[in-house]
Amino acid sequence: MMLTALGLMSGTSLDGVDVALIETDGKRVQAFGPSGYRPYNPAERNLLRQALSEAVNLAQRDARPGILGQAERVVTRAHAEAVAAFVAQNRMRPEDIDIVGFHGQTVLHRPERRLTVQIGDAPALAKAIHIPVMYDFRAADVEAGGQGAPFVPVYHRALAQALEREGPIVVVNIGGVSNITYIDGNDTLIACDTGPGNALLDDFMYRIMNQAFDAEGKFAALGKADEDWIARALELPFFASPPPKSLDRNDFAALKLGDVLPADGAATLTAFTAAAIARVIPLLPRRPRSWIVCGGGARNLTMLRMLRERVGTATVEAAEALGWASDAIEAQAFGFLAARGLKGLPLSYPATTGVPMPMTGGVIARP
Ligand SMILES: Nc1ncnc2c1ncn2[C@@H]1O[C@H](COP(=O)(O)OP(=O)(O)OP(=O)(O)O)[C@@H](O)[C@H]1O
Ligand SMILES: CC(=O)N[C@H]1[C@@H]2OC[C@@H](O2)[C@@H](O)[C@@H]1O[C@H](C)C(=O)O
Repeated sequence: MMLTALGLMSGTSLDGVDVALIETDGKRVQAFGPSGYRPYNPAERNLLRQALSEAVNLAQRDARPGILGQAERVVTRAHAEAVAAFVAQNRMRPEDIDIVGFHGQTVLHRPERRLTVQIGDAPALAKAIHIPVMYDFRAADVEAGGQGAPFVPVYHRALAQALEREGPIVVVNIGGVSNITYIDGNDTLIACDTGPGNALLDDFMYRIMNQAFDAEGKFAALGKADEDWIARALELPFFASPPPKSLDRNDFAALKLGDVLPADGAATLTAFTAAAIARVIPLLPRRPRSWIVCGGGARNLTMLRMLRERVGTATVEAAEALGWASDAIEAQAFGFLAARGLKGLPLSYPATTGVPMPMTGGVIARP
């Protein structure tokens, strides 16, 4: 049975709420619907940055001490506003939507402690938008000993299968954190986080240039990457460990560039993201033939060039070139995951998060 699913994603870049509608039975996508975006304003973004700093001390998934309670209310309200605007702009009614997939905002990810925390009050959201909401997608996975991320691979596979392209294909999400999905035919699906996405570069641009990000990678294109710095950074144990593996947004925040020219710093951080993605190649069964890049980083032309320089003869394409809605893919994925959760289908697998067996998940809040 086909469902009209509305996915909501607020990711580690802390830029805003992505909204995307899909028609799906949880196995294939019958139709892509419209998408939307509700940016966080500077005050909201600063609050979320503080929330990530305070969350490092959390021990329980549902604890909201200090400003985490306020941050959760802001995240919930922003998602309710995003849905209300989307429904109005697309002349829909709440009853037109069967299920909302609500990721929430990750403030802490410590799978080794079987803890991952996404703030967002799903019962309050369901009441505000008058639509059933599925949430807490990652909890069951980490409680079972999985990495709890990445969760989009099952959606990347659905998209890639429709391409009818010879594998191995890698779909790369370059968000705040980067993650890959390796797809080779119908039976091989491997995934992991690879390293920083845009987070280090965004934080650098904000601190040094008072800009939210390096638009199209123009600033980094003026600089020269410090390959020795990148080689040293890639010696961190994470990069040699095989999939499955996952990261928190600020796991590499301790890496310091030192005294560099701003453009060289931007070039180095952009190249570090590209090099960390390419570092996964020897950890995969076969060398990928094509890389499809999605997430906000796919708009960074310097990032795409630097990735091309590091993946040999494989092709590197922005997802838009395939007609995919790059910015909306993660939101679409959580609509897809909500449909799968409703049907008890697996959301994660041993080869994507390291869970002992394929696992479903998600909790429903009704209006
Ligand atoms: N025009 C652009 N040029 C370069 N980079 C861009 C552009 N637009 C967005 N970005 C980058 O993309 C980021 C947002 O990407 P995205 O929304 O995929 O991240 P996210 O979903 O929050 O992260 P994650 O996937 O880790 O949860 C921005 O923070 C910025 O770094
Ligand atoms: C814990 C968490 O929110 N992880 C995010 C983060 O952002 C990108 C990467 O790390 C990915 O593993 C994951 O999000 C995407 C949506 C995922 O689960 O596939």
